Amino acid sequence: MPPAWSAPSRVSERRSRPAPVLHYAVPMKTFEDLFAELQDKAVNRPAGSGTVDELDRGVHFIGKKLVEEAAETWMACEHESDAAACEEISQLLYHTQVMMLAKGYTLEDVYRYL
Ligand SMILES: N=c1c2ncn([C@@H]3O[C@H](COP(=O)(O)OP(=O)(O)OP(=O)(O)O)[C@@H](O)[C@H]3O)c2ncn1[C@@H]1O[C@H](COP(=O)(O)O)[C@@H](O)[C@H]1O
Repeated sequence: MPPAWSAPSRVSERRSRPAPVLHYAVPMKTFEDLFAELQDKAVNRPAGSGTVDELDRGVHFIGKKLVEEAAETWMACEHESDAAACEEISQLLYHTQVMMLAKGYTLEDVYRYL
């Protein structure tokens, strides 16, 4: 039996094949929800927040986390399960948002280039 999903090799295949089916057990947060949450953490600085800790460490530290998560995303997409790959992508998105906050960028500042 063929695998349920495998990465398409051509653009035409990519358009016609279904996305991987993943199962969700928890309520989902959107990119915008997370950014609003992190903006609030940056302003109110609650104790125990990893985001506050990363912001205090600065752009150089956050940049290294970003590169680390990018590499983990690549490896997971190439060698691990769809769920593992998506988890790494979520961490990459998180660290991207922390970098945006460290630099003082809004969602609109970035979206204008999409
Ligand atoms: N989505 C995330 C998120 N994704 C990744 N991370 C951080 O990124 C790290 C990535 O995990 P890895 O296993 O790859 O890293 P690791 O090398 O084992 O961990 P480290 O030793 O580098 O911390 C995690 O340890 C978290 O510190 C996140 N930290 C927080 N969030 C969300 O951000 C919001 C605010 O979080 P706090 O600021 O901590 O309250 C909450 O909704 C969280 O769910």
